[in-house]
Amino acid sequence: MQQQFQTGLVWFRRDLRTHDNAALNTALQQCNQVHCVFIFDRAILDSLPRADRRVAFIHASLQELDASLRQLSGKPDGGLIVRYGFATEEIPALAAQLGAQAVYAARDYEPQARARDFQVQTALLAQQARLITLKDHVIFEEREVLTQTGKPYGVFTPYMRAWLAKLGDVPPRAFDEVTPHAPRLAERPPALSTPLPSLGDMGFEPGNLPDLRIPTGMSGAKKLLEDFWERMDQYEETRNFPSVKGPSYLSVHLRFGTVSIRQLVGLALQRRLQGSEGASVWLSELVWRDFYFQVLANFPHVAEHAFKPEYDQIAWESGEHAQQLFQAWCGGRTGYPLVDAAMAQLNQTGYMHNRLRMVAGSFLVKHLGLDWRWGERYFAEQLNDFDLSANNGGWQWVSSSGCDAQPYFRIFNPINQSEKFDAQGKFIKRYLPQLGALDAKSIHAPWLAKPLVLAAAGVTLGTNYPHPIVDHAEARARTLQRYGVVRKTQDSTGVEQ
Ligand SMILES: Cc1cc2nc3c(=O)[nH]c(=O)nc-3n(C[C@H](O)[C@H](O)[C@H](O)COP(=O)(O)OP(=O)(O)OC[C@H]3O[C@@H](n4cnc5c(N)ncnc54)[C@H](O)[C@@H]3O)c2cc1C
Repeated sequence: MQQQFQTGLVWFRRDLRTHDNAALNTALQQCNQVHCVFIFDRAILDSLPRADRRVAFIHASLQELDASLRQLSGKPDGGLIVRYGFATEEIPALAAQLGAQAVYAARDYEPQARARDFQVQTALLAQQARLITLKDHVIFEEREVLTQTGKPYGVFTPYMRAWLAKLGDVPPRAFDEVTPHAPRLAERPPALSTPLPSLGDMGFEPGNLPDLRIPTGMSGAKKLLEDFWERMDQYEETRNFPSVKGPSYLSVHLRFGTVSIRQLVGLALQRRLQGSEGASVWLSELVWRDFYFQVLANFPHVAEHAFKPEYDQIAWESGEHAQQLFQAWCGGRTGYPLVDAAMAQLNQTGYMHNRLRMVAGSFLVKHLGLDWRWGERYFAEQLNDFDLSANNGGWQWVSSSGCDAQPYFRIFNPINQSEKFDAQGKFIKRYLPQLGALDAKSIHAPWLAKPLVLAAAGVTLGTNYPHPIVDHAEARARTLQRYGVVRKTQDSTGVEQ
């Protein structure tokens, strides 16, 4: 069969795998020879701290991707071209150098990525080449699931119903095995046949990723998936308890595409059809992921503003005291053990359990009265799985300003949440060892414990654990007042509820 292009270039971004990969697969179908590249994009990297777990995760995952491409190509100098520079310059330059007529990439829905891709596309067109982007990160993108009147959904449940109906009972089709076309993977020209730059070459340190033993790359995702497969049926009963191994921990792999969303949905669907409630609930979490992707794609203003415009009128705390409250929250020094343990988990590991993301997020907004965007930014810096759409969706959910968000008058009580979801304080003790000797009754609100109990447990408030920085009842009353500006306004977004 006549190929469409002589030479193609696959630009890996957040799809770091060789199986079920839309860009790689399509390029191998359409081109006689295919080169592969990953750019460590300085437009993203330059502003990151030098010890960033995500950069280390990508770096480790690229080694496996490179090895897999080499093996598939069967050529000694096959493999991944890796560059450190600005993608907007590197990709057109590389396409010209390799004589590529087409560059293939997985579609990215984030506003900055879209702007970058537009720039690359324009530069490629000027040199008679094309940028071909393909759906890969989601099952249904942008405007594929719409209401009956052709609008994007603003409420999750009807969205999920429509999403499931569109999928039907057939698992999403994976892209064909690349092996038959793999000989089209080209050798790297000598000038580009350089080894993967080290983290140090790019001015980065591995941070504590190696200590955390987070499995990286395609093999890491496979390992986590196999482990979760055994537990999937219990997901519903276990997922809310941070001290229990309930969720899949696959989010960082979904973020960087070391696992395929089609594969995960297919597996969950298969198990759901066999009657597994756990698989059904887990599948709905994957649908939340698609939901927030389509929210960001269809309502890009959410990246900067409240989804519901009237929520931008809320007057958040500001000034020095607000900064102090924020620093205490970031550092896990609020005096509310569950919140502090959650922040310690985030700061130490880059992961935070979903229940705790809701509790800690709600605390920032509805107890400290701080702008949700401050919390969103902090999570974006810290989370290994940071994803603009899910993070923004989560923060707009806790602040009540988003699509299908928690109503503003629902304010999580951090003590009740702690008693309910970490009853014995196991999770708290893991991250706040100074509270390790407190009993299950006192650990959720140590300031309410008798002085003798605290003394016996070696806890001195104000010394080895902080006093609470706000009072729950007062904070609640202030929040209801603060949200008064939105109380009577209608939903003005125009989306169907
Ligand atoms: C304030 C806040 C911020 C968040 N920020 C992010 C983020 O930056 N990146 C991120 O991937 N998730 C984010 N989430 C969603 C959720 O907390 C994480 O996806 C989940 O904790 C990841 O752990 P897991 O892979 O073990 O999840 P599992 O429970 O095993 O779920 C499987 C997958 O489903 C998806 N998922 C689950 N819950 C959600 C959700 N509420 N919204 C969207 N997708 C979901 C994720 O891709 C996840 O990996 C946020 C939630 C909140 C409340």
